[in-house]
Amino acid sequence: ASEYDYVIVGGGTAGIALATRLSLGLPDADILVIEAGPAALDEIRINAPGMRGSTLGSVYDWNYTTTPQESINGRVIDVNRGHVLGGSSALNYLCYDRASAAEYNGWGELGNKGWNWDTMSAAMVKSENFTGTSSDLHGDSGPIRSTFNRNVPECLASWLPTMNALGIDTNEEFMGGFPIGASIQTTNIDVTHYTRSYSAVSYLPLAGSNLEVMTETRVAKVNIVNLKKAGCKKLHATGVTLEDGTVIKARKEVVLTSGSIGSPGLLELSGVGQAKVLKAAGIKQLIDLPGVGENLQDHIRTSNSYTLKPGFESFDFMIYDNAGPAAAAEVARWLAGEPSWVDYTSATYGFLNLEQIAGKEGAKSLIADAKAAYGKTSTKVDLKKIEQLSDATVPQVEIIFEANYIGAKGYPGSGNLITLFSSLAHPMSRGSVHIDATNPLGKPIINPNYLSNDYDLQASIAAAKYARKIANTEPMASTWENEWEPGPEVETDEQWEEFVRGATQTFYHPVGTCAMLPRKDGGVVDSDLVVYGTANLRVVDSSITPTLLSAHIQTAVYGIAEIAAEKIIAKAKSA
Ligand SMILES: Cc1cc2nc3c(=O)[nH]c(=O)nc-3n(C[C@H](O)[C@H](O)[C@H](O)COP(=O)(O)OP(=O)(O)OC[C@H]3O[C@@H](n4cnc5c(N)ncnc54)[C@H](O)[C@@H]3O)c2cc1C
Repeated sequence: ASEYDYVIVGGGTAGIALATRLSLGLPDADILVIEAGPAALDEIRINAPGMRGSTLGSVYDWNYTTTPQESINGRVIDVNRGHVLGGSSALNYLCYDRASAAEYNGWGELGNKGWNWDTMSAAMVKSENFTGTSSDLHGDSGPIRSTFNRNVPECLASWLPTMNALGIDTNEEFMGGFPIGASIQTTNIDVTHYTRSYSAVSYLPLAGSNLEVMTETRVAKVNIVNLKKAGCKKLHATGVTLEDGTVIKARKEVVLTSGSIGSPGLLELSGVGQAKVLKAAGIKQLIDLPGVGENLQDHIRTSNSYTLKPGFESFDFMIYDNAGPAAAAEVARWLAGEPSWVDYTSATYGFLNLEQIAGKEGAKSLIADAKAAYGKTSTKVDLKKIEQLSDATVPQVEIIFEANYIGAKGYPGSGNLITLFSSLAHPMSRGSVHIDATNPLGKPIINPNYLSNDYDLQASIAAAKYARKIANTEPMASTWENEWEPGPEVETDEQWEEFVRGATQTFYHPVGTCAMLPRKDGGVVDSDLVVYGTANLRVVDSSITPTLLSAHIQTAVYGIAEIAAEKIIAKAKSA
C-alpha cells in the first residue's frame, strides 16, 4: 500500500514500542513503520548480552561523529546510533534503571502539562516485565523483560561494602524515584534464553496484522502542506517521501521516532527549523522553529582502571581475546543455556549527589562554577539544572564499577582489569545537531560542546578523584595491584585536568534536540508531542526530553512511547 492511517518514521526504541501499542489500541487503523536499517533478529552480537559493544562501528550503526571538540583537545567523538530494527535498543549496554522523581517533575515544571514522576513512572512500569524478587517499583506485565543479572562476577563483590565504608548506603529500591546510593541494578535480559530484551523482539511480536514494517528504507522528508484555504490554521503532514522519491501518504498522522540525531534532521529536511540552517541548505522554511536541533545534552564519562591481583578474573578476555578458546567456550556455554560470562552486563552502580563526591564546600564551589557559566544568561533549562544541583535527591554523578577495562589509554595487552566509570549526570554544556548545508541528506553536524564550561570540567575532575578514593578504600583496595588509568603519577590539579580533557568520552545518551518545552522557551513539540505549527506531526523519542535525566535513558524512552500511544489512541477515539 502507499497510504496508511499512521506513518511512523524510525523503527527504533520508541518507534517500535509506539507502533505496537497503536496497533493494539486502534485495531482498525493501518500503521506503517519505516526503518532505515535491516532487521537482525538472529544476530548473536545483538542478542548475547555480553557481546554488547561489538556492534559499534558495524552495519547496525549510523557511525556518526562529533565536530572537533575544542575543550577536549580538539578530539572527535564517535556518535553511535542504532541503524537496525530496534534502533539503539539493539546496540545499547542493557543498563536498565530510572532517574529521581524530581527530574521527571522538573519536566512538568518547565511548562509541560501532565509530565511528571507519577505519569512517567506509570508509563515505565507499563513497559516492564520484571523477573525476580524485589520490593522495588517494577512492572510485571509489560513487553520489556528485566531482571537482576545472574552473573555478578566475583571481582565486583567488593562494591557494596566499599561504598558503605565511604558512608554511601546501599539502595535496593533505586527504581522508585530515589536512586541515590550504591546498588546492584537490573538489566534488560529475557531470562528465557538469557538474551537481550529490546523493542524489536519484545514489543513487535505483540502487534496485530494492522502493523506493517518496512526495513532498509530511509525517509528523506515529511510532506507538509498548508490548508489555510480550507480553513485550517495549522500545517498538515500528508505523508513522507522516501530517499528514492516514493511518496507514502498518511491519512491521520506522521510520527517521527528517528532519535535525537535523526528526528531534528528530518524536521529540517521538511522545512521546519531555524531560518539560518534552512537557508544555507536551500530548503524553503515552512515553520520557524529555532529550537530544532538545539538543546543537545549528553552524559560524559571518564574511566579509572586497575589491574587485579592474581587469583581474580575479569571480563577482559571476552573483549580483548574474543576469538580465543576461552571466549569461545563461554559462548558455547551460553548457547547451551548454561550460566556463562556471555550473560554479564553492568551490575554495580553508585548514584551520588555533589556533596557525596565533593563534600559541602566542594559542592558549593561546583554550584558556583555552574552559576558562573550560565547564571546570568541562562535559559529555563539551565536554571532548572542549576536548581537541581542542590537537591540531595538528584544524582549528579554516576559511578559504574565494571568487571573489565574500558578507557582512553587502551587495554595494556594482558591482565585482568576493573574500571570505575564516572559520569556527569547533568553536564551544563549544551550543543546542537543540524543538517550539513553542503550535503543535507549526509551525516549531520553534531556539536555537543563537551566540557565547554568550568562546571563540567571541575565536576568531572571531582568525580574521577572520587573514583580513585573508592578504589583505595577497603575491601576494594585489596583486590588490585596497579592503577592503570589515569595512573599514580596523576596527582596535581593540572594533571587531573589534563587527564579529564584527554579522556572524556560520551555515555551514548544524546537527548533534547526536539525539546518538549513552551515554544517561547525553544520548544519544538508541545506537551502532546505535536510539532508547533502543525496539526498532525509528532515527535516521539529521546529527542523530546527537555532536560537529560540522571539515569540511562532507555527506560524513559519506552515511557515516552507509552504516553504518546495513550495520547494518540485517545485522540483517535474521540474523533
Ligand atoms: C552504544 C550505546 C549504549 C547505550 N547504553 C545504554 C544503556 O545501557 N542503557 C540505557 O538505558 N540506554 C543506553 N543507551 C541509550 C539508549 O539506548 C538510547 O538513548 C535510546 O535507545 C534511543 O531511543 P530512540 O527511540 O530515541 O532512538 P533509536 O532507538 O536510536 O531509534 C531511531 C531509529 O530511527 C531510525 N531512523 C533514523 N533516521 C531515519 C530515517 N530517515 N528513515 C528511517 N529510519 C530512520 C534509526 O535507524 C533507528 O532505528 C545506549 C546507546 C548506545 C548507542
